[in-house]
Amino acid sequence: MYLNIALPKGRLGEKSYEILKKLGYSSKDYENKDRKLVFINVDKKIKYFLVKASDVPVYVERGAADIGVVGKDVLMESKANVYEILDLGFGKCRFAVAAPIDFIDNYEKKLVVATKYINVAREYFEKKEREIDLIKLNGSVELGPLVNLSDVIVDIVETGSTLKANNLEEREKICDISARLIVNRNSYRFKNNIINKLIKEIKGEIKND
Ligand SMILES: Nc1ncnc2c1ncn2[C@@H]1O[C@H](COP(=O)(O)OP(=O)(O)OP(=O)(O)O)[C@@H](O)[C@H]1O
Ligand SMILES: O=P(O)(O)OC[C@H]1O[C@H](OP(=O)(O)OP(=O)(O)O)[C@H](O)[C@@H]1O
Repeated sequence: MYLNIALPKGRLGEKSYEILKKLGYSSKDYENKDRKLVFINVDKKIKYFLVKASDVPVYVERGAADIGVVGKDVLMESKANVYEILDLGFGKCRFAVAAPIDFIDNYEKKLVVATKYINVAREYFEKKEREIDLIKLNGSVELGPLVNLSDVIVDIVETGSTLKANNLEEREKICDISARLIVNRNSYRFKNNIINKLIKEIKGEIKND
């Protein structure tokens, strides 16, 4: 029985594959990947699917992949019904509310919030009981307040240099983010032994990192 793993394209995928390779789960196809999206290790009975980061929860929730690696940001936004099994400890950053340095929220009107993460933003401001007008963007979110599209943004902050370069400042931290291992609920039951073995091996590897 093969174990199907959804790896995100980009930074988290590279780091995840590095760990899996160290554990002996490499795939020659991955190293010369060209435009291919499926990579196999026949001996270890592993199949990798290379997917867009924001699609990892979809593949895992639907069972097309048994397990996957995804940023906590993407996982929170997706609300996917999967097991979040392990904090992998890399891809660290945080969700924050940021605003122009001179912005003062006087609570006189709805706060206009631009973000890629509308579910995360909605839930955060609902908890604070602050009414908002939510604007969904797909990138370059920091531009929003600079051109009066929004009052504030909800976005990922890592070093803070993007905020600084755009005269914005972090006002409120929402939560910490890092890469997570997620597992399909049925797979966890039916492929329990192989999944638990892999989790144990990954835990050992990230501890040594
Ligand atoms: N500074 C950062 N900016 C964005 N993501 C970061 C940062 N630091 C860590 N991450 C993590 O990396 C993930 C995104 O990785 P990457 O930027 O490679 O994906 P992407 O393919 O560009 O995503 P998308 O297609 O959504 O733009 C995020 O989901 C987050 O968990
Ligand atoms: O705090 P920093 O270290 O500056 O990192 C944070 C920036 O990185 C991400 O953008 P990304 O490069 O993924 O582009 P995006 O605008 O398309 O989301 C994020 O959306 C911030 O803009």
